Amino acid sequence: MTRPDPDPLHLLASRPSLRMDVHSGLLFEDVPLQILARDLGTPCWVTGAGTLRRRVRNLRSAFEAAGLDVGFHYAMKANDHLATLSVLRAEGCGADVVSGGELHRALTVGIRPDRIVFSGVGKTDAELKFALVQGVGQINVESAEELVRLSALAGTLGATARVALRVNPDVEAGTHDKISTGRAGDKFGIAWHEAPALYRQASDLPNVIPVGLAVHIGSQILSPAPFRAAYGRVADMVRALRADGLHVDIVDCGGGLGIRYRDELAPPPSALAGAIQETLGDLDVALAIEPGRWIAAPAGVLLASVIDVKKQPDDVPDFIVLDAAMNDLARPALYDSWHGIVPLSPERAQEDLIPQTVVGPVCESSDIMATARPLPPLQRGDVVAILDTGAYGAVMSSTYNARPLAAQAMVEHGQWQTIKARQPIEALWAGETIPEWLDRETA
Ligand SMILES: Cc1ncc(COP(=O)(O)O)c(C=O)c1O
Ligand SMILES: N[C@@H](CCCC[NH3+])C(=O)O
Repeated sequence: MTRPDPDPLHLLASRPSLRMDVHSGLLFEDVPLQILARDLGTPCWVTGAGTLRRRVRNLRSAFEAAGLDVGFHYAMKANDHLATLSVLRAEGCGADVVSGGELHRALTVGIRPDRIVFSGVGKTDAELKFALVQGVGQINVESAEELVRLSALAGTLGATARVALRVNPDVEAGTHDKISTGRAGDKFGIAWHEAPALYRQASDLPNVIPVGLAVHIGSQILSPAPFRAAYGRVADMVRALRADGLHVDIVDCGGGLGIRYRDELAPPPSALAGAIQETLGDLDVALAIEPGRWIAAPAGVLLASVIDVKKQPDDVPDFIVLDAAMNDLARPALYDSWHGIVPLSPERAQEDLIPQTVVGPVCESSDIMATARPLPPLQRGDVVAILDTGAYGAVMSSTYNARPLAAQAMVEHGQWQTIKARQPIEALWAGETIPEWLDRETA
């Protein structure tokens, strides 16, 4: 049986940063989104700084209530805009980075190197050297080969790398196949049975100090059970390593906590804190988490205008063609993910709902934002907000179909500012060169 779609206005009830005002329409942190659509144009991403702050504080309170002192390394792959990072740095977050580029961004906003963890299944020599020179606090090694390479690179620089082994606990996260990372066949992490010997090898190698274990089993996880299973296995490994005389001082618990996009029963942060407390709480290790989506997703909306309403026969939903597409928000096309869609106009929001299929203009059949979605009858020129797009939204945009990257704004307490101008069209071919011999041919 298919699940009924929640009413667009009903979605607002559980999203305190969004409110429908009878005069100004949809407000995000008290900024009328219609003003942003008018002044910046669409498509346009909007990030709520207050929402980012509130969510970090909620997460922190849950861990404090569980009696846990946990370091927060924000997984900046979710949303790496400098403004987002600045807010989160001010809230006391370090960063989990997956590339030299992300490391550069984190340093640019002043996140201290010792508060940065470098994870990732393929770190180049150049990226590792950059991390070592910058004094990154922890490098999560994902293979025996990487460990040996890192030891040698650190040697050439006269540096010492603090290393955690990212282990693959072979746990089913119960999430979408394409965002599961902790099953034995996944490319991530060190195979479970190889990890103890590798930890021993790390303690014998020069220029690296093994400080602990890291685990991350996937994203948008909607039950505490997989977390408990993974952390329980990691706790067993910590005990076994210590029994072998090895030092394990840190457990990095990764990210993955899911959110409610539609009607999911997402576990509250207290459930994650509880899973960590139960499994790792008595180990006397420094604990850290790497939340991305949970912090950033509800702190963002994507504004899009209706270009056309493509009428269909009576029993078929009309196509609502937006000016935002899969090149802007890739999640629906990639993972069939569901995002709330709310019209900005207060009048439109009051109308009766009829099923409509919301699509983008990109030349791909998968460019569908919502299928047969109950929405007020949308008309050309209407603007909608696509909800919960603050994580894995703008960061995953491309310029496919020669569509410039959308503008971005940040809101807080009724004020707003542009944080990224719409990409100028010429920027799409900046850096491209036509070979000279082609020029001669056309002369
Ligand atoms: C190593 C690591 N840590 C943290 C995260 C953040 O995950 P999420 O956004 O689901 O919290 C990811 C992404 O899945 C990751 O690969
Ligand atoms: N990009 C995915 C999440 C991947 C997390 C990184 N391993 C999403 O949009 O849900």
